[in-house]
Amino acid sequence: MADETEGLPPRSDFSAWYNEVIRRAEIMDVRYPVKGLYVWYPFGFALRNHTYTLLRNLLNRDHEETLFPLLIPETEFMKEAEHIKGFEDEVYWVTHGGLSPLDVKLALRPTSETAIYPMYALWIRSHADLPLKLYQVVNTFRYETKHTRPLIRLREITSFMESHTVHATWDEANEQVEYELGLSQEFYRDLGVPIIISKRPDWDKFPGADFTMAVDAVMPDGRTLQIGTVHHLGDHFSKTFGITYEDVNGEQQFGSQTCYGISERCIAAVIGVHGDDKGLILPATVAPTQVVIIPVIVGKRGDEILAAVKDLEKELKAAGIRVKTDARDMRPGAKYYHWELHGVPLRVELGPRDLDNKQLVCVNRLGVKTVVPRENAAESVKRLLDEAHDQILERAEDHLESHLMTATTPEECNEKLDGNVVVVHWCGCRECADKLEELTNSSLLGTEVRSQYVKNDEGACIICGKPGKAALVGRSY
Ligand SMILES: Nc1ncnc2c1ncn2[C@@H]1O[C@H](COS(=O)(=O)NC(=O)[C@@H](N)CS)[C@@H](O)[C@H]1O
Ligand SMILES: [Zn+2]
Repeated sequence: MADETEGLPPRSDFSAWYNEVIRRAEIMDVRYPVKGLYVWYPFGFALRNHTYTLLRNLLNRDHEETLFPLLIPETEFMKEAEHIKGFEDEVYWVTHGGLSPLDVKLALRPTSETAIYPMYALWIRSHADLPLKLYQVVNTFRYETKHTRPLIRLREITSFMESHTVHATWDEANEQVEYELGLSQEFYRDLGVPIIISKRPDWDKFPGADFTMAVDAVMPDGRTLQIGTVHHLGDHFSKTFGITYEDVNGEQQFGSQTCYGISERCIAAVIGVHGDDKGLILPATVAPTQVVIIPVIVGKRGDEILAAVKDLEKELKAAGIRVKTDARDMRPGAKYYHWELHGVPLRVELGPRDLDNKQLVCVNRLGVKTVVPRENAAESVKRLLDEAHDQILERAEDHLESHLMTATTPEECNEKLDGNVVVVHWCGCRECADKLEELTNSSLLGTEVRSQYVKNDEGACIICGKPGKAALVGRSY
């Protein structure tokens, strides 16, 4: 589908690199004739499916999956005042069925609170029905006016995982917020993506929520990407939609709720955080192809080599490894280029010498070469895939650590924000935040910062000097 000759832009020119690698590694085709809507290539879709299988396996520990309708009647959508304010300029509306105008116009879900909660009100009667923890993976629609970009800022979010839970008390809902932050940590560790969790400032929380905890990744250009959010909704929505339950004393109580969202931005993070100048670097956990076998055909032993490669492929497949053989008649170097571009975690070369020495030459996507015995190949390959994962995670952690700075003055903050995220002290008042954002062309991302590289200490507010707490400042996508 894409020509393989010319190289990619250097990853230091991240925006150009990202757009080119999305095309050349066959993730998405951006030529669809509607702004903000893109088409999955099969390879990209396989990466998406492995990623969401990982996510579902984590969610299924304490949620059940379901599926709600796409269309939301205006009557329901307009019920939660704050929610509407937050989404009114982003909602797509359906106004006609064929030629006839609809008596009630229908919103294409931008997120599904107002589709789900009227049904929750019908389903939940007693404390015995709680906690209720459901999620769905659906497409949602947001009329984004900022610069749209594949996987990062879409108008049709094709892979929107949204979890909606109901609990008997505010504290139990708060425990669920912590649980889902833990789930995010596990999910992103499995993707090798280091994250920073923080509490968004009030003016940035989800419309209708008590508070929002956000999960941010730092991309190679130092800009942050919000790759997940957990919202404590308190009883705002349960009061609006009448989600009540009879407690043990026979009293009617309003439910306490959370919602939790992850979109295909998680894949943008894998592509951005791990890639290099040669293309994608995919964690073996989600790589569509984990191992590619390259027969090195020299001299007259071609048939023998190909037979040996076939056996090896069969053995690795039988061990559950996603393996391909590339026996195309082309230079090995061109083959290496193709599979490196597609981020394949491990390449196995097998030539006449390896046959005679009963060995395999394995090179992982970071270029680490290991010779292993042919026998117990599956076991050796699995170990090398695990080691490759540890290496890409360490590489990503090092990047995050080296791009996290501190600053005590707006000038210093402004300087360091170029390519980095900065931790400052902030007194918590809006004026100081606005001033800092204006002086440094950045966003105050959050407080109560959770990262092994950030000290949640106190200090003088970077603007007014009053006692302040650690706060994350960054330029984000
Ligand atoms: N236009 C967009 N394109 C891609 N991903 C997006 C877009 N808008 C939001 N997201 C992602 O979707 C996540 C959840 O969106 S949200 O608005 O923060 N939260 C909700 O909608 C809640 N109802 C959680 S289900 C965000 O954290 C962000 O990672
Ligand atoms: Zn201040």
